[in-house]
Formats: sequence, structure tokens, C-alpha cells
Amino acid sequence: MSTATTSSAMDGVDSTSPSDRTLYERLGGSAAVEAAVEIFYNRIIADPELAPFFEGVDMKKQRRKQIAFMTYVFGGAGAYEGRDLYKAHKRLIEEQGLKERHFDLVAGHLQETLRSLNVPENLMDEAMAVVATAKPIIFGRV
Ligand code: HEM
Repeated sequence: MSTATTSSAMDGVDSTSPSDRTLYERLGGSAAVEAAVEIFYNRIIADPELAPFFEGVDMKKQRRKQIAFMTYVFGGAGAYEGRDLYKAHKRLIEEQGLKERHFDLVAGHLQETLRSLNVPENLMDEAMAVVATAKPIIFGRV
């Protein structure tokens, strides 16, 4: 009999369930993804290397788009109807010097976000593997 000692938006995380449940469900569904995206962008805009890319960006809309995107890529309900990731970041690469190094910093913030929400290591690895697939797309290598 285990007793929960901490409470977070990731309550409901279940790292041992059969793989017929999507990563989205195992992470804790919409509440978990919304909490993660909130913390994720707070970290990003507090990072002096990343903040300049988000100047003038409507962060409320950005959070909504990222929630839709993560819901989709983690296998949750709904369809992703945003711009494709290559087009969405093209201007940043051509005019603002977006490099793979920045991607790695962003991925690191996502990992730290999931860690702060007590997402189990194996689920975090799964989520990070999905996010890594965005890298060649953003940089036009696929
Ligand atoms: C894990 C990798 C990433 C994912 C999954 C991701 C996802 C997204 C998504 C879904 C959008 C919205 C697209 C739309 O307009 O429909 C977006 C836009 C944007 N992303 Fe990313 N992104 C990633 C990496 C980065 C990095 C490394 C930066 C910069 C440091 C960045 C900066 C931006 C900015 C500034 C916008 C808004 C562009 C605009 O409105 O013109 N992203 N991203």
C-alpha cells in the first residue's frame, strides 16, 4: 500500500500501466500538459539566451499552440492544426540566428519542467524522445 506524499498536477501519473495507454494519458492528461507548458515557458522566458526569440510573441497564444502540439504528439485527443514546425521557425533561423544549441536549451527546460512535476524517469525519456524528433524538422533536415 503506497501513500502519496506529494501532490502536483502530475497526480495520476502511472508509469507502470500497459502500453495501450498513450503517453499523454500516462503523463496525466490535459491538466498535466497544461501545467507543464506553463512552467516550460516561464523557464524559457527567464533564460537570457532564449528570451530574445520570444520578444513580441503573444505568450498566451503561444502556450495554447504548444498545448495543442504536445497533446497531439504525446498521443492525446485532437488534431494539431498549427503551422508546420519548419515554417513556424524559418524566420527565427534566417533572421534571428536560431541554432540547434537553442533547441537543446529548450529541450533541457522541458526536461527540467517534467522533473519538477515528478514525472517518472521512464516517461520523461519517452517524452524527450518524441520532442527530439522535432529537431530535424525545425532545421529542415527532413
Ligand atoms: C522542442 C522543440 C520545439 C517545439 C516542439 C516547438 C513548437 C512550436 C509550435 C507548435 C509553435 C507554433 C506554431 C504556429 O504558429 O502554429 C512554435 C512557434 C514558435 N517557436 Fe517553437 N518549438 C520548438 C523549439 C523552439 C526553439 C528552440 C525556439 C527558440 C529558442 C522556438 C521559438 C518559437 C517562437 C518565437 C515561435 C513563434 C513564432 C511566430 O509566431 O512567428 N521554438 N513553436
